[in-house]
Amino acid sequence: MRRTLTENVLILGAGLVGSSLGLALTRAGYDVVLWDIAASHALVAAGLGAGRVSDESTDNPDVVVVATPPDVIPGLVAEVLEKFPDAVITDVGSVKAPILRAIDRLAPEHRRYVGSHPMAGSQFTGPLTASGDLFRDRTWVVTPEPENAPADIAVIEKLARDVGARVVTMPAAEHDVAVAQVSHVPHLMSILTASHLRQVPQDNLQLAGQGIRDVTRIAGSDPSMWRQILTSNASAVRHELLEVAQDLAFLIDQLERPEQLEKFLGMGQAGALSLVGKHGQDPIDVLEVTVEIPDEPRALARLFTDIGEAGFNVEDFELTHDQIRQLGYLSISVEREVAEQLRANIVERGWHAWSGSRK
Ligand SMILES: NC(=O)C1=CN([C@@H]2O[C@H](COP(=O)(O)OP(=O)(O)OC[C@H]3O[C@@H](n4cnc5c(N)ncnc54)[C@H](O)[C@@H]3O)[C@@H](O)[C@H]2O)C=CC1
Ligand SMILES: O=C(O)C(=O)Cc1ccc(O)cc1
Repeated sequence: MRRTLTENVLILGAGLVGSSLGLALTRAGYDVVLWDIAASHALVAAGLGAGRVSDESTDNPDVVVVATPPDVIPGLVAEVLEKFPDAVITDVGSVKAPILRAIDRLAPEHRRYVGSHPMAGSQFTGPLTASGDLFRDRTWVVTPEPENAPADIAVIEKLARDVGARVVTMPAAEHDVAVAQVSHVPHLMSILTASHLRQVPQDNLQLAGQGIRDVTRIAGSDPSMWRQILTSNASAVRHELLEVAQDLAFLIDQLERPEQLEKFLGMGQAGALSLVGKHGQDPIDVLEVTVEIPDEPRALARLFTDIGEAGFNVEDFELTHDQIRQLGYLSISVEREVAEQLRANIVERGWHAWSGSRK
């Protein structure tokens, strides 16, 4: 008989994601036990406050979360399905359909397994890089199957919400297509940019600014982990990459055609804006409030103070400079409904400001 209060969680794999989950669940009042094939990882995670180290003989979890590299997830899920006949099992693997198919082969009776995937992480590995805030305001995808009991799905959804995540439910195959588009191909674009730096002489690398650091951050991720993710989602990733290859060929052709090039750059800007919403929410409908910054000492600092005091949630901002009139402009993106209030507030404080849609 399943317990109604699911408070004992066993986490297999105390790396970045497993330890972060341990920290967040412990903080939410769960009793967390950790196990890792590298005993030191479980010890370090426990030391950080992510739970207790499992002694295996006394484990009696209500929920098991498998947080290991993808290739070993199916075997571990099959093992714990058998070992803990009352527990609900989930995993955090970055692909879902191939894991489900492998579990199907290893443990045909797997209705207590509910797949999931937190869309939160980093380029780092191991428990020392964990954070109890990793899942806050991030999407956690749950990929139930028709044979899952609704109560078991609810257990996993509650666990995700208890660590601050927003749950999105979708079939495993749809999940895999979506992550090819928003995670796996972007990862490869970062890899392409970063690996191209190998040809750049050391002297030239000194000129690198924040842009290239932003674009290459995730290229620093563990190659072995990403080999596992990408090979198991190869067909969806290939489909997206072929589209990118067409765009790249087009771009090479248009480099000296200013109008076509600007159109293409505009498509990039539109793509970036489609992500402006917070993680996992619909993109926010934003308007820009543009404020003129006079050429006076500390004008920008005063403006930021006034915006801060006005108390509006700024989604984004951009600073531009008019060389001829010696004026600066700060364009602040805010939700459409509050744009006029912000403009009026700023004007009241003595600034010239107007609002409008982003070009
Ligand atoms: N890194 C990221 O940003 C994200 C990763 N994921 C998924 O989370 C899972 C874990 O990834 P990370 O925590 O980033 O990796 P990690 O390398 O930080 O941690 C993996 C842990 O699993 C342990 N492990 C390996 N084989 C094991 C086995 N047979 N039994 C028990 N423990 C074992 C390792 O010793 C290590 O501590 C992967 O499946 C990945 O696809 C999901 C969301 C984000
Ligand atoms: O570092 C980042 O920004 C990530 O997006 C990390 C990440 C890596 C793998 C996943 O399956 C999900 C998230």
